[in-house]
Amino acid sequence: MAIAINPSILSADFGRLAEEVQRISTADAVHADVMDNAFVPNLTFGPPVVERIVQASPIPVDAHLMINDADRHAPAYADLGCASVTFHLEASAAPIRTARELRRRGARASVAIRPATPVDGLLDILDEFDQILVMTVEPGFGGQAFLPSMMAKVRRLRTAIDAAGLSTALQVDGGISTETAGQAADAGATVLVAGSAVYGAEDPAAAIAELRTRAEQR
Ligand SMILES: O=C(CO)[C@@H](O)[C@H](O)COP(=O)(O)O
Ligand SMILES: [Fe+2]
Repeated sequence: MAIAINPSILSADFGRLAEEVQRISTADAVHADVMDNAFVPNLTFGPPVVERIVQASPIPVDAHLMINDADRHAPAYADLGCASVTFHLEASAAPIRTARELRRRGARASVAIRPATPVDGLLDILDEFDQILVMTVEPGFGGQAFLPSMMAKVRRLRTAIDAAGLSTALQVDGGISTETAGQAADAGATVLVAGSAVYGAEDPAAAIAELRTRAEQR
């Protein structure tokens, strides 16, 4: 199966974002990590910077919102032109309403779960989403070690998505490298986010190709 590689610009040079997105033009989408210093203990950027990333990027923008009060803030990212908008289940009081609002505004609706959040709450509402993100590290920082224990959740979601005849993308984010890409794809992930493995490499395009090969070869 074709696997998408979405590099995270969290590991890019924030002083040269327009050039940094050009360096990953062979990827499937650019992953933009929005953090509010409340849902996670880190602060990155918000709508004005995401808007510039959308304008500068030659590939679609995959926004990952690690922010509180997702129901109020997520729809604005669809209006900015993000191809997909991921909000956290833990930060949403009305995930179905928010997902429908994202789709209504033209974005793919995506929901994420932290490592300690079980998949059970999502199993009966899978068709409301175009993508599910299983975090494979605690959200907040790049460069952390992959949590292999999360693969059980990916396998459960893969089984449920297939059983329902859906084409929901299954994304993993955190600690993805040439060492871990294969096991994530083997568990059923279809979209791999990689920050340090891509932007930490001398040649980001070669790193993207290598991740894709490892994932598709598993
Ligand atoms: O959402 C996050 C972190 O919270 C990620 O998107 C990271 O940016 C991934 O970085 P690596 O673990 O691949 O270095
Ligand atoms: Fe992310």
